[in-house]
Amino acid sequence: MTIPLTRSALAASGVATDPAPERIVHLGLGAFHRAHQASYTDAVDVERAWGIAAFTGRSAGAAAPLAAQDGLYSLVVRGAGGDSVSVMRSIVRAVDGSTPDQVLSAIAAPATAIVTLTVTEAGYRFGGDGTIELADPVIASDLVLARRVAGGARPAGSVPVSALGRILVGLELRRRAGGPGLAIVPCDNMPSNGELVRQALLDMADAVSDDLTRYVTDVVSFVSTSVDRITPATRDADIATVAELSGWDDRAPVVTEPFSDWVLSGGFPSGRPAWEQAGARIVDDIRPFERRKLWLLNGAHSLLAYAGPARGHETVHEAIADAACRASVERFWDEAEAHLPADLDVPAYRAALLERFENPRIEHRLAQIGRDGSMKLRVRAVPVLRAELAAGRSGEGAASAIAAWMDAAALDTLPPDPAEEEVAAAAAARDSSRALLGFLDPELADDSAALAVVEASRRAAVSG
Ligand SMILES: NC(=O)c1ccc[n+]([C@@H]2O[C@H](COP(=O)([O-])OP(=O)(O)OC[C@H]3O[C@@H](n4cnc5c(N)ncnc54)[C@H](O)[C@@H]3O)[C@@H](O)[C@H]2O)c1
Ligand SMILES: O=P(O)(O)OC[C@@H](O)[C@@H](O)[C@H](O)[C@H](O)CO
Repeated sequence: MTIPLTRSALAASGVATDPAPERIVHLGLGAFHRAHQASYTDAVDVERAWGIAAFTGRSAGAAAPLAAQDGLYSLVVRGAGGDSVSVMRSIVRAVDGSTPDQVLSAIAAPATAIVTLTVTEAGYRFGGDGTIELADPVIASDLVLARRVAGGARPAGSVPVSALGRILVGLELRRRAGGPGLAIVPCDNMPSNGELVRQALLDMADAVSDDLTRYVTDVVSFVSTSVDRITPATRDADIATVAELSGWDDRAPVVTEPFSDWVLSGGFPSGRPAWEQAGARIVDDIRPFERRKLWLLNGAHSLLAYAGPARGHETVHEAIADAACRASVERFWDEAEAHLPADLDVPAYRAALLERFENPRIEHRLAQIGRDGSMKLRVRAVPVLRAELAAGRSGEGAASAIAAWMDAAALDTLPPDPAEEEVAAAAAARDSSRALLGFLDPELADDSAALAVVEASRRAAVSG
């Protein structure tokens, strides 16, 4: 017999369940936040002082099952040899982010010290150059609301649509209430994510008022992060696994791998949980860590996401077991490693990655990883190709990841992408390699060596 997971049922089993006060606001209530930041907070917050109010970014439905469980959920840590399950208590409120009055007042609340985000790379609405496009219709309409609020109007039933629009209007309300400083902590797979968000929010604030720009400059801290824990989308079978292992009828479990890493750089003006007690590292220079992770793990993931399906594979562990895919990954890694500092112990990192990719019990679907490839390849493969070309080498390993994406575009088999119309048009162009490469990096499209190596890789894939 299973028992519905709620705070009262958990309390009846002898576990302390009083919700911690809300001090963290999270935007993007997906699987990864619950496997990573919420799990770190759960592990270290013994005093139960750091509750998380978590908001969905886009899909209204995702909050409902979690809200019905008072924010509680089971985290299944799935190793190659078995599962362990525990109930996470750090999320104290789970809300559809478009609900009026909720996300804005949570950001404005003086007790809120931290805003974290996992809204996907596309969720930031950055252009190809990594800056916010103020003319983007969604951003432009969010700015209209921000200006109304800056003029003294209440947002009433209106909520900005974009994640950064929500933060901006929440900060304006906080400023008007004389609220203290806070830290904004993006946890999506982008280099210098804190710096990118800082610049974007300043550009948006400049379009609203000088007072808001000053407030963002003076009291808001932006923390860059490198985040790592392979967390596939939850499947229905995971609900049955949790019921069997723990007895809880949990409609919102998350399955993740044993490995976890979190590197942060930046200040927390109103404090933070002692995440380092669960292994997080606070560093001065995050760049080497984020490059190692984005190039080696995410770069290989993207390579497999496009080369794997072309060879009949659906998951990472299937693709990495294919000698041809694995050889492509190793070649790409050799190139990336040449541009990473030796003190990062890249050989050990690579060996551990292979083991993680090979975990047959983590069903990480290539179609999930391959989404939004036009944004992801810019930070996962293009920098390695550029670095190799600058070193006078061909960059064929990095080129193979880009070429596999181009081939999938040409076959119209790419997973969804925010720029899918532009990508499809480039793939249909007579000079498709140049057009697609130009979409990823305009300068590379004018580089004959870059174009040649990508085209050679495309031809090699076709000839088998
Ligand atoms: N899953 C992982 O293994 C993993 C590991 C490291 C980092 N991440 C980062 O976390 C992100 C989310 O991963 P996940 O597994 O939680 O995915 P998910 O699909 O479970 O959740 C995505 C969340 O982002 C929100 N979102 C999606 N598009 C949005 C948009 N355009 N604007 C605002 N919000 C939007 C959704 O509403 C949802 O709350 C990834 O894109 C990545 O940047 C994931
Ligand atoms: O989550 P995304 O969509 O940015 O990328 C897909 C995967 O590469 C990614 O989720 C990795 O599994 C993760 O970054 C591991 O820490």
